[in-house]
Amino acid sequence: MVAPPDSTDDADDAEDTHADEPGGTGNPTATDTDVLRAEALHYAADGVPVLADVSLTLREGEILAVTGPPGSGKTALLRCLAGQVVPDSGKVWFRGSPVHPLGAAARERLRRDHFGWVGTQPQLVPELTAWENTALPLLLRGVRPRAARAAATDWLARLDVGHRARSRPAALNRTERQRVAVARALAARPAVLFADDPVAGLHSADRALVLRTLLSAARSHAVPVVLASHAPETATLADRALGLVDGRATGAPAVTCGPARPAGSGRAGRADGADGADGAGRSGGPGGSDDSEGKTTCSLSV
Ligand SMILES: Nc1ncnc2c1ncn2[C@@H]1O[C@H](COP(=O)(O)OP(=O)(O)OP(=O)(O)O)[C@@H](O)[C@H]1O
Repeated sequence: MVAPPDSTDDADDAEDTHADEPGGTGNPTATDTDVLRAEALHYAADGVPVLADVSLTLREGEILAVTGPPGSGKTALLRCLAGQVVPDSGKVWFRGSPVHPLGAAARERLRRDHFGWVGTQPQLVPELTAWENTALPLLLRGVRPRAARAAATDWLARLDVGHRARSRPAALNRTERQRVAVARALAARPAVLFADDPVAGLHSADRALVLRTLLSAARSHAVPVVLASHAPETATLADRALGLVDGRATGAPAVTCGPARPAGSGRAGRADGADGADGAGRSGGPGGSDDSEGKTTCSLSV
């Protein structure tokens, strides 16, 4: 169990915009099983409204899909949740501790120590080999080089790119680079993995495979995931889903193909908690078997 984020004030915490808000230092509604909670997020970029009144919860071990068309605000939402940007209003909690009042340095530590991120582009360091890229977050956390290398090598093997451990990114194909990026994000055993349309740029034959590999690796290690995708059917791989349109939550997205969930469990539940205590409809819990396998009855056309 990781510690909540360090809320120590930093001299460079110039973005401490919400620190004096009433109620900004506690969360009366978060539950023990919420790893993340967001309430009424509003965010505008360069005067353009991007998010409007978005709320959600992410529970321990859960896969939450955030789906919506291009420009609907998925990346902005993940960035607010991960502390990359501060919402204009609204609140975010990580394991019951407020993220929104934190300054830039504290949010940076939060991301380094507790969060993993996989973007649409792999964003590997070109001068480093695959294993060195994968070991990087561990080294930044102070893990000894030998242990970091062992963990990196192990995770590359789990992501089926162990044979490329000594290759630099330029020698890898796109799918291999993205697998390395996934290994890098998971090797540090993040408390939350943010995956921002991680397979959008891949060849169609590789998309479902890489996505399933990512999700099954996360599930088998009980890493909760916020998975953004422009493909509504991605929700069939998740426990719950949130649809976004023009920065507003629409509840669980319409999925045109049937999710292979236990009979009567319905489709992915709503992410704002409106479906009750557990809208997940999943058959396994955190740390359980790879229950992502076999859940989907449609092919992903992401
Ligand atoms: N820095 C910015 N300045 C101006 N507009 C922005 C900025 N960042 C995002 N936007 C706008 O906010 C909206 C949401 O962007 P965002 O990238 O979050 O959407 P998205 O759903 O992730 O899209 P995509 O699927 O194409 O990645 C878009 O209309 C985008 O143009």
